Amino acid sequence: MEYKSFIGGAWEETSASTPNINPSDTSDILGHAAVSEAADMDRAIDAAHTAAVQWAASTPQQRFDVLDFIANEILARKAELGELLSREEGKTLPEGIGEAARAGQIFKFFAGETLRQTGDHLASVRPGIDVDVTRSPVGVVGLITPWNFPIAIPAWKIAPALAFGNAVVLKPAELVPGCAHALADIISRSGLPEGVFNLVFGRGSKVGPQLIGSNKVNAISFTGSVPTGRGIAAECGQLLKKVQLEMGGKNPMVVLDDADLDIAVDASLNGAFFSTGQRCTASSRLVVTEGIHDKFVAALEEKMTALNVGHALRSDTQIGPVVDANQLQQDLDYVDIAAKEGSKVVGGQRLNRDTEGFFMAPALVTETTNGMRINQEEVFGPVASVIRVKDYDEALAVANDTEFGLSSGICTTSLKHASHFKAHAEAGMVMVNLPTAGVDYHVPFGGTKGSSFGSREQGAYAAEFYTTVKTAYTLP
Ligand SMILES: NC(=O)C1=CN([C@@H]2O[C@H](COP(=O)(O)OP(=O)(O)OC[C@H]3O[C@@H](n4cnc5c(N)ncnc54)[C@H](OP(=O)(O)O)[C@@H]3O)[C@@H](O)[C@H]2O)C=CC1
Ligand SMILES: O=C(O)CCC(=O)C(=O)O
Repeated sequence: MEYKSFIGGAWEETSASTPNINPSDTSDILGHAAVSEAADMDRAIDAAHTAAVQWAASTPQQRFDVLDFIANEILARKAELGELLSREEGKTLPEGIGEAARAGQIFKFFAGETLRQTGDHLASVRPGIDVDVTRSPVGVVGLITPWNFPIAIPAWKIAPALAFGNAVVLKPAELVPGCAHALADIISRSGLPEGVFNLVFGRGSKVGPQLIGSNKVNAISFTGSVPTGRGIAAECGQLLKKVQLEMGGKNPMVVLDDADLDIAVDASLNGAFFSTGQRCTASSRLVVTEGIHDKFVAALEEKMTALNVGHALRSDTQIGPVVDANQLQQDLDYVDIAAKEGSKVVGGQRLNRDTEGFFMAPALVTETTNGMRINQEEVFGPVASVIRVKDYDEALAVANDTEFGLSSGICTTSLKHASHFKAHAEAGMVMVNLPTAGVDYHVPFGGTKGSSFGSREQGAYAAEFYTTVKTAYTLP
């Protein structure tokens, strides 16, 4: 399979290409992706810039029809797209199909949003004057997406961008071209005018600066690592360009003495290790009060070591491979760092399976303190650590003692503590008796502190980023 860039309504090859390697089996090459250069990105930006005017003038019905078409096709093909996703990224097949379905539901949601756009008509404070407050498209939006949710994250940026009348240039992560290509193929048949949606493959460091720096691009939405995000924010700040960033997390799951042990263990197991821990919402710090600590650690350790790690497409696999060799090395290095910091580690070793893949046993790190590197830096793999605390007050303080603020969880049967935690956890999302990861598609997503920047993604709140507000005064 050749994954071509899609520029101005045409599929474009390049002389160079990069292989799409299955992390469960490195002998399985899914295809080759175009390696576009800065000049290709310029042409995509020009195409979007030209097409933006036409799409901004489209009716809600036209926008609905396009988004509904995309949604229906994704949902009808969720099994096939889910398999593609699992093959290129390494999520288990149920996780891959679930993510594909989520992408379809996101397009459904924003198809509905095209028909629900509102404005205000009000009286001026001055006599005889009317005031209208409406939302206009931003123009051309550049979307830069990571590898860990190869179809859902592009979907939750593309769908609102189109729903609110913007033209798009998507730059997906190099590791996962298959899902981006499949999505672009569906979009290319949706009735969207040429040039409104463009896909450019190529190294982020090569084509990214072009996208961010262009004066024809009005806004950038990015999900990925903290250093890349900070660089993009600095550049957009210089250019006074609208920017939205979703980056890392070091998400705490607080477990109190009064928690239901089964719920706490299952929520932690899911939040920490499912999707191989490669979620910015992963529960990487388990903050546990001393009365339940030993029981909790023993039960979690037992369930974690029983998890079946293997090829993402095997029906008995519960944890797929790590995405690539670099990420695997990073995960193993952090297990090493944790051990050298004096904590106790169970699991965390490289595993061999029938196929050559990036398999790693999930790791539980205990006897840690919150100041250790393992509790302050994002690992982005199947590694969680346990921090023992005295009581709820200390648990809350430890939970908040991080530069990140994406998702924060608590397992408790106490309404008082749950309510207090919801109010005082320094995070954009709070979960009670639920994993910190795994969110709904129709409500806002995003964090506080170093995790996010700009307005929220997803749900009706996405309008804030993908529109600009206009206030018009009329003397009739
Ligand atoms: N918050 C999250 O959801 C995610 C966090 N991460 C974290 O980041 C670490 C590294 O992962 P990585 O994939 O390298 O993350 P990056 O932040 O480098 O990549 C995310 C996206 O940004 C692009 N990019 C890279 N450099 C630039 C640039 N200078 N200008 C514009 N775009 C750029 C990448 O393209 P390309 O792929 O071509 O380099 C990719 O599309 C992980 O270990 C994890 O800790 C990673 C993924 C998601
Ligand atoms: O937890 C989720 O459902 C979403 C996580 C996510 O968006 C991410 O890891 O980038």
